[in-house]
Amino acid sequence: MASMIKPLEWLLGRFSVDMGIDLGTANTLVCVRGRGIILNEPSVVAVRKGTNEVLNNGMAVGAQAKAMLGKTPGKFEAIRPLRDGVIADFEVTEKMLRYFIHRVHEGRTWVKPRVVISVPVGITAVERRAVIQSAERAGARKVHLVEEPIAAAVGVDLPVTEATGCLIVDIGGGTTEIAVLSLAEPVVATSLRVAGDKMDDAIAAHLRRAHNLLIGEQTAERIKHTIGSAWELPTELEMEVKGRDSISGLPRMCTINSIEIREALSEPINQICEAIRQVLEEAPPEISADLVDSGATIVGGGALLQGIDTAITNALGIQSRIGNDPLTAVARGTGIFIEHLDVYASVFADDDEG
Ligand SMILES: Nc1ncnc2c1ncn2[C@@H]1O[C@H](COP(=O)(O)OP(=O)(O)OP(=O)(O)O)[C@@H](O)[C@H]1O
Repeated sequence: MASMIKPLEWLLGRFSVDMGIDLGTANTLVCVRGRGIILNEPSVVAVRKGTNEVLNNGMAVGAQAKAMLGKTPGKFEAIRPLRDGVIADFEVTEKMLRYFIHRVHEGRTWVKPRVVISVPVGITAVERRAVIQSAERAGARKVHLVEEPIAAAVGVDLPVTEATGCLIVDIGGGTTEIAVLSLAEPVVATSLRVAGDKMDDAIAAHLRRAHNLLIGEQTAERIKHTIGSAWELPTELEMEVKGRDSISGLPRMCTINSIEIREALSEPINQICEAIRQVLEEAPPEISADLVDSGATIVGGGALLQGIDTAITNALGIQSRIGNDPLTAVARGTGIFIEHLDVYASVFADDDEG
C-alpha cells in the first residue's frame, strides 16, 4: 500500500510550489523560489466563538481578521494562534497555514509542497512537533524547521558559513531571538519572550496609569509605530489617542508625546539589552574579538523602532546596525533554505523522528 502512495505523493509534489514560511507571532510571510515574498499577512484568524470554524467560509484570515481584533461582537472572536513565538492554538494554526498554502497554490488543494519553517531558538521537542504536524495537516509533504536567527542571518546575507562570529538580534512580536553564529551554527543563543507585544503592553499600561485611558492592543501598536522610540528623537513627537476613560467609562481622547512613550518602553528595551549582554558574556573570546569588528545586526519588526540601534550600541558598546528590510529577513532566509535543501541539510532543526 505504502509503495502505491509514494508515486502518487511524488506526482502531487511535482505540481507544488515549495515555500519558506516565517510563521510569526505577529505576521506570517511566505517566500517562494524565484518569486520572493509572495504573502505577508498578520497571524490572525477570526472564528465563531467556542469553535474553530473560520468566518467567511474559511477566508477570515490575515489582514481581514486583524481588522476585527478587539472589535468582534459576542459570538465571534479574532484569535492570534501563536503566542511567544510558539503555537498556542494548534487547530487554528493549522487552518491558518492551510489557507495561506492554498492561496500560494491559487486554490489547487491537491498539491503538496515541501516547506521550510522558521522557529524560535530552543523550543521544546513537543513545540517543534506541533509546528511540523500543523504544516503536514495543512497540506505540506515534507517539513523542515530552521532556527529563526540562522534564517535571519542568511536572509540579510551575513557570512554565516564562515569561521567568524556574527551577532544577530531578531526582535519580533512574541520573542527576541539573539544568537552569535559561526560556521552556520549558533555558538550561543537565547530566545527572550520580550518583544513587540510586550512593548504594546507597556504602552497600554502607561496610558492606563498616567492618563486613566484604556486602549486596545491595536491602538497600543499604532502608538508604538507612530511615536515610539528607544533613543532621543531629533524632534520629539505628539499624537492624539482615543480610548475609554477608566473612571467615567466614557469614550475620550488625549494627547501623548514620544518622551513618555520612550519611558514606558524603557523596561522591555532594557530587558532586550540585558539578554544580549548575557549572550555576549558567554561567547568564546576569539568570537568576541570578531564581534568588535562585525558588531550586531538587528532584524524583525522591532528593528523599525526608532533609535533601537543607537540604544543597543550605547548599552553594549558594540556597533549595531539595522539589517536590510528587517521585517522580511527571516522569510527571505527560509526562501534561500528551500532553494538549497541539500546544502543546508545539517542546519535543519527538524526532528521528524521525534
Ligand atoms: N515601525 C515600527 N516600530 C516599532 N515596531 C514595529 C514597527 N513595525 C513593526 N513593528 C513591530 O514588529 C513586530 C512584528 O515583527 P515581526 O513580523 O518580525 O514578528 P514575528 O516574526 O511575527 O514574531 P515572532 O518572531 O516573535 O514570532 C510587531 O510587534 C510590530 O508592532
